[in-house]
Amino acid sequence: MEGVDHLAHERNKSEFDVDAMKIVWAGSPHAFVVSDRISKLVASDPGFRKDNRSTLSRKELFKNTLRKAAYAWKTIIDLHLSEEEAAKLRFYVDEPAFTDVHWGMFIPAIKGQGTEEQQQKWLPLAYKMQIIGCYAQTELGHGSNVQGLETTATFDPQTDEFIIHSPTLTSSKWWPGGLGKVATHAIAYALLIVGGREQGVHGFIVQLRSLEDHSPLPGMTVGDIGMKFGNGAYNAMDNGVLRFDHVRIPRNQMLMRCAQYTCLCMPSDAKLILEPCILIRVSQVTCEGKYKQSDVPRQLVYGAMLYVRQTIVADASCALSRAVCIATRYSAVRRQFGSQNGGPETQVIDYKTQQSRLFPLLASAYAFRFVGEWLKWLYADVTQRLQANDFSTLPEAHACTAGLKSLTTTATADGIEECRKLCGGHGYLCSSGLPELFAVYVPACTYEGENTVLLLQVARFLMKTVSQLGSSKKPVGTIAYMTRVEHLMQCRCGVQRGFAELSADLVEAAVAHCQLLVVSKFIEKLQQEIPGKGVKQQLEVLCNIYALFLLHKHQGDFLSTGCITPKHAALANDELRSLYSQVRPNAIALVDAFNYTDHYLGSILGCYDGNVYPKLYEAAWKDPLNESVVPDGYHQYIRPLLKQEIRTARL
Ligand SMILES: CCC/C=C/C(=O)SCCNC(=O)CCNC(=O)[C@H](O)C(C)(C)COP(=O)([O-])OP(=O)([O-])OC[C@H]1O[C@@H](n2cnc3c(N)ncnc32)[C@H](O)[C@@H]1OP(=O)([O-])[O-]
Ligand SMILES: Cc1cc2nc3c(=O)[nH]c(=O)nc-3n(C[C@H](O)[C@H](O)[C@H](O)COP(=O)(O)OP(=O)(O)OC[C@H]3O[C@@H](n4cnc5c(N)ncnc54)[C@H](O)[C@@H]3O)c2cc1C
Repeated sequence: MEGVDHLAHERNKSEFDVDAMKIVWAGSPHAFVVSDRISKLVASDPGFRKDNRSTLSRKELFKNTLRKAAYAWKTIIDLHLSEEEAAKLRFYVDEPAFTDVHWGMFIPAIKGQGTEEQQQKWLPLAYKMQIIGCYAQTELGHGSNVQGLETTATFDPQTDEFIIHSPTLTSSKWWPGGLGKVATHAIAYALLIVGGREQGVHGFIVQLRSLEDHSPLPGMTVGDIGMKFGNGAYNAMDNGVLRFDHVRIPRNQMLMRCAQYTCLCMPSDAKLILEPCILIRVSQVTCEGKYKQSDVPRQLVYGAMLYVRQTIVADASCALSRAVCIATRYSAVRRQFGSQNGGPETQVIDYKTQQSRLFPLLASAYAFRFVGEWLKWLYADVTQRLQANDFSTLPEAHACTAGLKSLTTTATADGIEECRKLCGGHGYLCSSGLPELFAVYVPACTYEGENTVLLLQVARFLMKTVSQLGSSKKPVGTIAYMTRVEHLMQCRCGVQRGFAELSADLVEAAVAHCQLLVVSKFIEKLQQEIPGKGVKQQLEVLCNIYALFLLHKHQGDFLSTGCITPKHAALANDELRSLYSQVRPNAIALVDAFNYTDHYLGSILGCYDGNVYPKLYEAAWKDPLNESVVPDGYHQYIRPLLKQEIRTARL
């Protein structure tokens, strides 16, 4: 029935103020208002339609993405949207595109690593999209090992230029988004060579294509790297390949300021303002061909990755909550078995097995939201300290961003797939939105640092901390708890031995550390004042589910290390079941609090009114395969089979 809210009875059951929860989810009343307005604007504009995406060929999809990006830009200009509103608009347009890397990496890299002069020259052009940039770090032969990059940038003092060159096939830049067909410029990372000496990897601004006719400039071989996982999805993005053949760029196109330490200022209304504010010079090449390096830690050149990883954690809660919203609404609509006296069958959300798979994911979505908020704060804090030449918290910030990026993206990718299974067969349909969401999301486990490689960084940080236990250097911040873990003192002497040999176990330790971070930040959130009837109580239930679910999942580890007894494990399990019952009446309201439009969800199974079956039925008939009753190919391939004429048919 059109116009009827099939989930109204579920919404009536809820025991808390959903509007207040929407504000908690958004982060502030201001953030909610902006997000709500922009999401509705996008949803109501046919120019941003996306329901036909999975039926387009790659070329059609790509061209459609270009059209949408241009249309989004026109909308931003016409409506005079602020930077914050424009970012929200791109988010709700919900299509991987070159603009993600232009705004998310190219501009921040210049802001963070460019000198004042470089910023003055390049940023106005980039902000007006008169140039379009990409971030060209990864190569065919090396991604994780940044120090292993082979592209060279050799300084020529005669002409005051760098010569950018790809000496081998494996040095071809490979993967950068937007590079394949769109970007006019790149931040290219290359091994700096000055006076015959290698000086480590640095970033350079390189023009790739003509601003007149878009043809590649002399010395550039550039193209798309080909189809990626999932039919539509991430194929809207032109990930590219690039080779340099002795390309010359002026000396002033080497990024010579510090890394990407952009200050995140959060005034009282919690409006996020991005301001570049650190002016440390990490290294410099003079016109005489002298390489100068300051005494600040060289790790500052990794700042871009620190910044982007922090944003990826915030994005994880968006992707997971979206999948959970679809699976929860559909689980309340779907009925199987259990009909009594001809009454309706049981809603699948009432099965304890469904709850035990779904509700921990719901709790995770909220948990990742709050740890993402905290990580933003941590990043702002480290940038402020760097301003005062205090580098002491940089290793902790690196461990937190790397570890939480790894933990949240792995859990989100797995969670989306679990949500697909929770929707049974219909979850496999593209119209459920889940296959595309998974295909678009899953590379987050690889880009911006492969997840295991990042966990090894966390493990290294933890082992370094353990090795210092008992010394005058006391662990503080997120590792302060380590002084309280007695047996760590005993293993202190052994930690320097066999890191590589024990790395698989150390990665598990790193995951446990990151889980502890997520749980503790959820608990800290609950210690704040949270307005709205019943809101805090609901969050307490979710926090307990998150923590106890982890304890239940890893009870073998907890039992074998004597941290809990079998009785504790059984109690935790009982408590978990009781918590699921408490969430049940509030489940639909808890996903409504994400405030997603049907357009953004892009899922018939997750539509707000729960009117799933008529919509699925209608959508099936719109599939291009149903345009004709008898399919193309019938006369050539089906009829000869049926008529036993296969031997004489021309196939
Ligand atoms: C929309 C999608 C767009 C996608 C875009 C992309 O994917 S773009 C491409 C994205 N690509 C990637 O993400 C590539 C992933 N790879 C990497 O990030 C690095 O190669 C590495 C961290 C794995 C190794 O680094 P390394 O070869 O230098 O070796 P090392 O391990 O010996 O570390 C030396 C020291 O530096 C420290 N430190 C390290 N990082 C940071 C940091 N960010 N901050 C602060 N500190 C950091 C580390 O703790 C250590 O400190 P210690 O112990 O000496 O005090
Ligand atoms: C969709 C997508 C978009 C991307 N966009 C960009 C972009 O815009 N710009 C850009 O520069 N790059 C981009 N990348 C590249 C991305 O950053 C790299 O793929 C990523 O950093 C992983 O590096 P790799 O491919 O070299 O993986 P590898 O390092 O080759 O990983 C392969 C396997 O080796 C393991 N491994 C590697 N090193 C170690 C170690 N030390 N110890 C134990 N195990 C190890 C890993 O765990 C993994 O299992 C993108 C990638 C994807 C998929």
